[in-house]
Amino acid sequence: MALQEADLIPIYQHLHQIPELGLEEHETHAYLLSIIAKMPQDLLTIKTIPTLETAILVKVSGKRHDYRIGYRTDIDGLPVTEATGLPFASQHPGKMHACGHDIHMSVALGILSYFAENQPETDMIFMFQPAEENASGGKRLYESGALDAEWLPDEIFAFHDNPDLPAGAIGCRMGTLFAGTCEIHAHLTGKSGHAAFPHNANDMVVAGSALVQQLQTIVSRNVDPIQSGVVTLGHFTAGTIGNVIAGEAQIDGTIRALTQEMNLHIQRRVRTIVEGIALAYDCNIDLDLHQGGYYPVENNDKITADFMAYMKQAADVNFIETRPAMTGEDFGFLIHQIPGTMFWLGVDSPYSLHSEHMVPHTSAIMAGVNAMTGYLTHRNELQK
Ligand SMILES: CC(=O)N[C@@H](CCC[C@H](N)C(=O)O)C(=O)O
Repeated sequence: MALQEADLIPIYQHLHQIPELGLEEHETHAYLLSIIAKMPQDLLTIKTIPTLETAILVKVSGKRHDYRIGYRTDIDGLPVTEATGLPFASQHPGKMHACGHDIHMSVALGILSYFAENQPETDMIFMFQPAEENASGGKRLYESGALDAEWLPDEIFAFHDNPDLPAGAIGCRMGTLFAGTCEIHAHLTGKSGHAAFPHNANDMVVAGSALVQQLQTIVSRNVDPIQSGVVTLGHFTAGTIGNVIAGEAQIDGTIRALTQEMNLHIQRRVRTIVEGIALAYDCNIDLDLHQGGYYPVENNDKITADFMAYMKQAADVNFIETRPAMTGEDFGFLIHQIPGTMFWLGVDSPYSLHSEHMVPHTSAIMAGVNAMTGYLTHRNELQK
């Protein structure tokens, strides 16, 4: 029988205990393979990727082979020290599934196990993808070439869990669901010196502070207020002690925007401001702007209209139309290549994604499996 709640909750709890960072998900990879190996194998073909060791692709053989429906889950955790107090808390110190990818994987296994027993009309491709958080795993998967002629989906689906929605609710919208992001890394180098002789030094605390202040004018002064953008600088370190003028500073942050055009516009403003600060404070600034695969997640109109219409009429689905969010997702890269829909699955937690306290409600798992086996069956039927 396909995996049920009584199977999926222990699977989720085990995955929760073994979080691993992007591209290091070896234990997770082995565990996922062990669960997939227990499913009926007649319809399944498993493909691993030598250049992306922790990824797994599983093809479910449909009645026809001229169309492929893709379903993607991410599998990585975060460098967060868990503070939930759960009996099945992370056993990997300093690492946690604080973004709920353990929920994503459990739902994917539930859906896969259903189709392993209920042959779909068309082929289906399940993607267990590493490194969503930091290393553009979706882009790496696509560029690995593993999604070749026999494995490239014609359409693609994925979800992210959402602590703000009721457990099990499905949230979605037409158009852009998530922002495109771009990491900012700036290393400032000046001349350190004695606190008593500022005229002989070149202070990177002052230059760095000016840089932070100026970067924080981009959204208020350079972004059309009818549109939107985010510049967050979450990390700023400089210097060593109060009576030594700092010769170096490091500032890291992230840009968020709902269109690629706006993201590029903000990137250009960051570059210009950095050049200006380097000139004004007579220092060197190494700037690295890194977008990778974190394009805006732009839902395909036709597929998403069908998805939302289905979810609105499904008797056992609590569907909520949502607003765009400034979270990022490397599914943005995949959906840029392959038309599809990304949606939210509510997990009802008072703590946000990435919080060390975040505990998703596990009733969401079976609700997600049921909603998506129903929808993907409908999607398959459309291909008849
Ligand atoms: C869902 C989620 O939280 N995704 C991450 C994606 C990270 C993007 C990239 N590393 C960056 O920081 O710009 C997020 O932080 O939104």
